[in-house]
Amino acid sequence: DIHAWRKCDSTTNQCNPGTFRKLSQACRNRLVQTPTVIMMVGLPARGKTYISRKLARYLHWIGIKTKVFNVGDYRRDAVKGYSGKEFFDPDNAEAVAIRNQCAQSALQDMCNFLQNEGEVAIFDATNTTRERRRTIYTYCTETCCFRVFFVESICDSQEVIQANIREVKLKSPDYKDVPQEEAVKDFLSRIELYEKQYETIDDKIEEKHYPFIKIFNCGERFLVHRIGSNIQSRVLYFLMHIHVLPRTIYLTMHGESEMNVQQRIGGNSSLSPAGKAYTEALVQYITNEKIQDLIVWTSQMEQTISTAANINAPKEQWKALNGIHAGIFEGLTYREVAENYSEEFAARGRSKYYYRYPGGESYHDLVARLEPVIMELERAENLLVITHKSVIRCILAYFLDKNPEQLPYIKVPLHTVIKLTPMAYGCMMGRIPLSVETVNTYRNKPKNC
Ligand SMILES: O=c1[nH]cnc2c1c(-c1ccccc1)cn2-c1ccc(Br)cc1
Ligand SMILES: O=P(O)(O)OC[C@H]1O[C@](O)(CO)[C@@H](O)[C@@H]1O
Repeated sequence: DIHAWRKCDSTTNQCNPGTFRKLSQACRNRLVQTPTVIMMVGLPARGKTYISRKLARYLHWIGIKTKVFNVGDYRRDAVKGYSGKEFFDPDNAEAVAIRNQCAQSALQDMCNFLQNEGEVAIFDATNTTRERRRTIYTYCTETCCFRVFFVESICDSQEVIQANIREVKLKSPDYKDVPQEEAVKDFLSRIELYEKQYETIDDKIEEKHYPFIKIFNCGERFLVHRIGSNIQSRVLYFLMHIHVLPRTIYLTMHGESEMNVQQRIGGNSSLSPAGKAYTEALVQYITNEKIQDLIVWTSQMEQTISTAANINAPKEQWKALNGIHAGIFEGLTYREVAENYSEEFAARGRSKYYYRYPGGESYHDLVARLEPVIMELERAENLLVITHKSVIRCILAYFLDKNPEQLPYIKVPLHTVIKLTPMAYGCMMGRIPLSVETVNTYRNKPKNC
């Protein structure tokens, strides 16, 4: 019975044997891999969708099946063409009914997702009243046997709210073809309608049972309450690393190495003449970019350290940035592997993300050892990462939300700088090939004029 379930300490998942026996079959099946619902809470323009989508991308990258359910999207589907802030007036009975219906549909889809293949679902809505939170919490924990925790974003910095409205809301379908200042005015009055009803999570009353994280002003301060499960603490740890400061991440492979020239796999290698030329071209490019407080990260392989040597910036070496280890194939050419280990080569071709070299690594292993790098990458500001093709693929998959089938085939050409600029809900990417065979294209002024 459900109340027995409630006696389980929902954070540590411990039940005494008596309680376990009384659990409904549904709960018992779920006890081990209990799906998690992350419920967002907050007024409009508090970064709920920003957090939801960034969090989903991180969880997806570490291999957790995650999906965001944004109630605003359901409303936009239900109500063709937004007619203005009146829609959000609590006294507008018809609109309230439509909004509740949209929340119900999103909740239903979310439960279906978690009952089938999903592991984590993020319910991206304002959820600004105790009543709404109680309804959803009870339904998810008692009817569906999911574990729920809340992430409330509280922000009174007008500067950040204005930035959010400018960057995201004005581009929303709600304000297509609407003059800018009219859209801002409408959105600000929309926020006011929510403010009238807003009840922040209150651990003095029944909500003291809820596990929650309160985020103040973009992560300046956190209040954490009854956070216990592994996924909850990993989400907290991630949220404590992200920031919204504008910055640029430059990624590039090391210069062409002697092993590249010989088509040999893996390992430490010195740079070829062309690779040395690339190093000079990279110094030029980085100097011209005039990047503020740049930091350079390399792997512990010679080819990346040499490529970074002449760049005028602090350098850090990471073992975790070393290229994929090819085990017994280290130092062999692709041809030797294809000829002498054709079965292995074929196996790798069939499932390149999960295939692990004998005595070596898979891309799946690489993602696991790169997780701390990604965490520090989120915390960092302007950064140049000089690493290997396999590692760049994993980092790009994180920023561009690529899946395991696509990751091992992402194009990473030599002698090319990849410029990543995080934007509101995603990341802009530019590829800048530095022409290494730098023939002098400057033509002297012709004598006869
Ligand atoms: O607007 C906001 N208000 C309040 N908190 C915000 C935003 C945004 C944001 C930034 C740019 C575009 C869209 C949303 C991000 N965070 C945020 C929240 C928690 C953490 Br931990 C880090 C950032
Ligand atoms: O996964 P792929 O496509 O074989 O690329 C990874 C390989 O690329 C290289 O960095 C250069 O060929 C090798 O050292 C590494 O094994």
